[in-house]
Amino acid sequence: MAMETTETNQRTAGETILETEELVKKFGQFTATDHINLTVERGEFRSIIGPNGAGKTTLFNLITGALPATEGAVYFDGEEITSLSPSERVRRGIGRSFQISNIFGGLTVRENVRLASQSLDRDQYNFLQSLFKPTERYDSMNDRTDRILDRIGLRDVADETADALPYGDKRRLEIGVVLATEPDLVLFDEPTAGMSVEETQETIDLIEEVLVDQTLLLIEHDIELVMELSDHITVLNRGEILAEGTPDEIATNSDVQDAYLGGMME
Ligand SMILES: Nc1ncnc2c1ncn2[C@@H]1O[C@H](COP(=O)(O)OP(=O)(O)OP(=O)(O)O)[C@@H](O)[C@H]1O
Repeated sequence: MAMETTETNQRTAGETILETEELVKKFGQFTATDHINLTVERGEFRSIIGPNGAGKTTLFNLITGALPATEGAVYFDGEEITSLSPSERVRRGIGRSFQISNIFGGLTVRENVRLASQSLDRDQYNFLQSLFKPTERYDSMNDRTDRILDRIGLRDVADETADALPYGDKRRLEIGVVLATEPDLVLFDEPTAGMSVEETQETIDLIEEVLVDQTLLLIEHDIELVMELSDHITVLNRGEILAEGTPDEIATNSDVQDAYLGGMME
């Protein structure tokens, strides 16, 4: 995706989807994120890297609402969302894929996707209407579910239980569950942790293939992968933004070299 940077920039033409303003999270006396100003453009593939304890997951938790901010603000699609609940943020279009699986093993593939889809009723008017037209609502839910099953390539196994799927298909289903909430922005926290090289490549191919229209925010320790995929990279260190730029800019940034990458990029 890095090679498409120019195209992405033209497409987004500077439209900001996510912005954090002086975002601070303290745990007691300890400051985990320290006045973070992050701006992400629509359509971008942005990676967040940094040493252990740099504040990456905390930043994600502040964006999704899993943790309340101590200070500062979060804006999504031009509106402040700092005090909104996680579920309200999902309804606004922020999706998150967890390291811990978000699928229910005993349910079928279709049920998993439909359940996630049901949690979404962004349009109040349609929702009220649908109460009086339950069949219509059921049909549109089924259509939406089928579209997602097609996109993740699991339509043929829609009636199998999730537990029965091979590993790669489970990962596909997890992405389907995120897609079912119709996110504009998707956050991935180490989606390839613990995977073999092959599984990692499959997962990344899938993310790129299925989420081509979404803005992606990725926490990832595999630097090679980050360099290959990202339009832009933000480097966190001790809760602060140390550097931001394209993969090339980050690879040659001397502050990043000193604090984090060391000789890894040479
Ligand atoms: N709930 C919490 N209570 C106290 N301290 C916390 C809490 N959550 C995170 N921290 C601390 O905040 C700092 C940042 O943690 P965070 O998990 O955001 O880092 P990270 O960059 O995601 O690290 P890693 O790469 O190891 O996952 C760490 O020092 C961590 O111990």
